[in-house]
Amino acid sequence: MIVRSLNDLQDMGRVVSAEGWTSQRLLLQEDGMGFSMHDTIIEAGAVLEMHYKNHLEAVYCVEGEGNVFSVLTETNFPIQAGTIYALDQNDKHVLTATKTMRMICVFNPPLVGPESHDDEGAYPLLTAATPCEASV
Ligand SMILES: CC(=O)NCC[C@H](N)C(=O)O
Repeated sequence: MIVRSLNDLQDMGRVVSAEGWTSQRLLLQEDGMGFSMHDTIIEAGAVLEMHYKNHLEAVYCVEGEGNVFSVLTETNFPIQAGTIYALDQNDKHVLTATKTMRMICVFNPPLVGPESHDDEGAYPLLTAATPCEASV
């Protein structure tokens, strides 16, 4: 069984930030669950253009308010505590936080750890180096 809390993550190198967001990565690939799970803060006023081409992501809002815009269908969806959105088509989207949002994010395949957005708003598909690969 794995038991950990947000307080453990900084020392583990599992807190990743960029402009407008901080991702606290509770579960990663090395934990062996088949998904990663993050407690992510989106700052009020943030407008994030994202396109997770290599991952499926589900995002459950537990605090705050904002909206998510589907670029493909040109549709806006209001997001508040209790709302989930699932990017089941690797949907290109824009997330806007009108009040600071706290989101529980789940990625399949799981993130390895340091991933941050590239210039297309995607995360690279990383694989953790095995001890054998790491020593080559
Ligand atoms: C909601 C969202 O996708 N925010 C960007 C950060 C990302 N989800 C993460 O936690 O790595």
